[in-house]
Amino acid sequence: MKACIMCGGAGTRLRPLTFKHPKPSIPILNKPSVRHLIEHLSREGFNEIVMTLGYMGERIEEQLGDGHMFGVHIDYVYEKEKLGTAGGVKNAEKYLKGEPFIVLGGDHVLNLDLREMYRFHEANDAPITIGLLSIDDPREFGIADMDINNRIHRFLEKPKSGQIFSNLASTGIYICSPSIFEWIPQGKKYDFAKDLFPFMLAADKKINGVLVRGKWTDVGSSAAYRQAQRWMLDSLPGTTIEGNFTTRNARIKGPLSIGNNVCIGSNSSLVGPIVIGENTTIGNNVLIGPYSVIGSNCTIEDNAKILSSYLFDNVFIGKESNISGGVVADETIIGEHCFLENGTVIGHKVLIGSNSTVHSGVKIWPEVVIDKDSSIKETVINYDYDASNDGS
Ligand SMILES: CC(=O)N[C@H]1[C@@H](OP(=O)(O)OP(=O)(O)OC[C@H]2O[C@@H](n3ccc(=O)[nH]c3=O)[C@H](O)[C@@H]2O)O[C@H](CO)[C@@H](O)[C@@H]1O
Repeated sequence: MKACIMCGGAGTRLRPLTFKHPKPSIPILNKPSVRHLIEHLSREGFNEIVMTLGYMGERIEEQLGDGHMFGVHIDYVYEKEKLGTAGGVKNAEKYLKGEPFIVLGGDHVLNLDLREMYRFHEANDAPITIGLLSIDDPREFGIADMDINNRIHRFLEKPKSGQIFSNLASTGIYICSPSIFEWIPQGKKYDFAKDLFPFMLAADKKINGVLVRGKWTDVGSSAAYRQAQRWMLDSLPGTTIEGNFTTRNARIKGPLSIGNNVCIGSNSSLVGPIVIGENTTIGNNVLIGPYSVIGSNCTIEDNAKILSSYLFDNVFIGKESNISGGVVADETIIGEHCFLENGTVIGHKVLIGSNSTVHSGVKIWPEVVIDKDSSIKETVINYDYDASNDGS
């Protein structure tokens, strides 16, 4: 079966993390998030995949290659300019002929039964089937009004507070028959939710919806990113402690997945679920709490605490520092006695001087240097990085 993964967006809502990684490459359990999606598609039998690429697309192609290591074949199509969701899929039309295909976002993290959705589409006669999920606050999504026979009669993209007529939100996962290509203009910006669905509903063409069960999120914001990591950590098997590491007398409780050549100092305590990449060094008396992911080649010095936090590769955490509910991107250095409060997001190559506090929810742009003894209460932007808002 065929799949089209849309990866053209710039991921602005996930800044500063998306300055270094395109959204589908942001690590989840130390792997580019789109790898988890491709592994799931492969398990579900979608093994002919085309990816539509834009912002930092080469990076994604480099990481995934032709797909053989996941048991799939991947083709890539580049968008020279932003074509929108449907326009991007139209651009990949030559790979999607002859049979229905599934469309997903490159930032989707899920464990849904996609085959069930595909079978539903095959058994019914609508040219498109939208995967719907019941969501408490659907303002960030497209919402649909569906009848008992699964036909959608109304669809509204990102409704405002007074406009919410349904809490059935579009997951942005569609099963499409190739006949939809007739209605999508070539080489023009065109969206499923903003253009194609309104056109189809006005022309009385059938759109079906299907309720999906299981876990799904698009990694559109740092809160969704943290949620996605938690789900994936919850799926680590039982009490497994795997990998090749050395320690003197650390207390370790799984589930824990650990890379090769990790060194854990004495009297440290690790409570899973935790994932640690290779060549990472953890000092003495360090506490690493549940729902933490530490990348490769990181150094965590003595008496530091890492609680429900995500460190990318090559991160340095100084002595006695405390990272609680934070995300720290690659090659960042956090000095001694620092405190990163809940919800902080630190870009790559940042330097935070000792004895500093970064308050809750603050984001720090890449390559910023924070003086020692600072108390940072507001987002710090580095204007050398493109701050234009050119997509999500
Ligand atoms: C307009 C649209 O379809 N909206 C849907 C989209 O909103 P949402 O706001 O999430 O849509 P995004 O702008 O994130 O785009 C969705 C996906 O399309 C890709 N992309 C986007 C623009 C582009 O020119 N090229 C490209 O490839 C993005 O990389 C992303 O993977 O997903 C939500 C579920 O998450 C749905 O509820 C919304 O109905």
